Amino acid sequence: MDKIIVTGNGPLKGEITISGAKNTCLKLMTAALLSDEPLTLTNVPRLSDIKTLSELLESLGCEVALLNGGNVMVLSAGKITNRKADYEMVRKLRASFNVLGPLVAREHEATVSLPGGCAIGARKVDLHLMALEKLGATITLDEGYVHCTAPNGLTGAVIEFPFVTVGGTENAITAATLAKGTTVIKNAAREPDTVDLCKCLNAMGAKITGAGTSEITIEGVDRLHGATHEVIADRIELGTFMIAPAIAGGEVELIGGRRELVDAFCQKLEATGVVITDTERGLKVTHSAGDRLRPVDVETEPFPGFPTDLQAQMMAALCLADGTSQLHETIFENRFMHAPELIRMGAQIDVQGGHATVTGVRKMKGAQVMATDLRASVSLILAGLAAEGETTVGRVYHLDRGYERIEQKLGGIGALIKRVPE
Ligand SMILES: CC(=O)N[C@H]1[C@@H](OP(=O)(O)OP(=O)(O)OC[C@H]2O[C@@H](n3ccc(=O)[nH]c3=O)[C@H](O)[C@@H]2O)O[C@H](CO)[C@@H](O)[C@@H]1O
Ligand SMILES: C=C(OP(=O)(O)O)C(=O)O
Repeated sequence: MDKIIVTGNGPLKGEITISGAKNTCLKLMTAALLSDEPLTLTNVPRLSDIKTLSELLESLGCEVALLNGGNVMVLSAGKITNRKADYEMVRKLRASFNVLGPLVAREHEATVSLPGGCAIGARKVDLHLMALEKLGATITLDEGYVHCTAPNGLTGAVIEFPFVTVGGTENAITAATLAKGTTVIKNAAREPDTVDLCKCLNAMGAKITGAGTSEITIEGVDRLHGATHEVIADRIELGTFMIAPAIAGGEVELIGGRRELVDAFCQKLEATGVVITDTERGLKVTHSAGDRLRPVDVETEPFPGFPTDLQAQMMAALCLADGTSQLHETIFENRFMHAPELIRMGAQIDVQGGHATVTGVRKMKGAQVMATDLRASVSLILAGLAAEGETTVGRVYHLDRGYERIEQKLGGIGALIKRVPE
């Protein structure tokens, strides 16, 4: 297994082009199961999660062709040949559970293994199942698999989520596109990923209104057709690379970045003293390496709040702030796995349940570290950019799930970063 070695190297300068969003693209891929005509996705990121989901879709009978070096994906689900999503594939990523809605909607039957994904909490699927039951599906659980049937098809219903679930909202939306009648989803996710999914489904002939608000209405249609859709920019990759000049100093332009994708995050970053400007091509982040960041308190929330997927990266920056910051993780109960590793690099962090108190230090020192999830891993790379000496990050497969060519992207702005075989 490869390792990544980062050597603190002073201010960063240059530009990074933001890739298509992993979490959006994965859900868009599952939408291809809803139609017997091809769905073409452009701006597809080259990531191991995308490859894993492609394999799962292929196992269901969907042909997946990559064009233009992998940046364009054509998914053709002319015929679904298998209605069972196997544990071996589903366990690797959470988003694979989102084949359930489209399969039940189109085939009236599906068996899907309970999912995997980052080990950041219990991550139940009860709300996904509640939504499908509301649409008339019958669900049984057996040997780690969810078996879902709706012999006469799904029927529109009112689905009210007790709290926001992104994946649950998206499974409900895809299922409802082919249901008989109208579905209203209350307390729906407002994430840009969900909005982009609805945009793609509408291009395929679905009738969805209200995306981006907490009430989404779906009028069921008889069939969906093919479409071509461009995946939106990855707001989490954007936020991650915005932290690089914040933590190490410098000036970096994020091409394709837009403030409205990460507004709550931008506000917190600006409160630390970092300057963010809109440019014609994206966002520019400027920070003087000599100035210490100001501490700031952060609470994660569903969109449009501060994203949980940027909490670890923000913590890495706040480890060097001039004072004490409080971080409150409200979405996942086990999402401070990066804290012990940052402490190995000299950070001062006290974690109590969902709260972390971060007391800034002047300097961190490189160390051998590893992380158990994607964003935790990247937070260690960011810390390494500002640390003295060499930081070696193990378990690189986590990074490869969600960051395309991270060494080239960070190397392109002057970071000393390399991948070495273990
Ligand atoms: C592939 C993908 O898109 N992953 C993202 C998605 O994950 P994911 O869709 O899994 O996250 P959810 O929004 O569903 O989870 C929010 C909270 O609800 C809980 N919950 C969820 C569903 C359910 O049936 N029951 C239940 O209790 C979860 O354990 C969690 O505590 O949104 C998260 C929140 O923005 C992001 O961190 C993930 O990167
Ligand atoms: C938590 C994440 O992914 P997943 O939901 O696939 O575990 C993530 O992208 O940060």
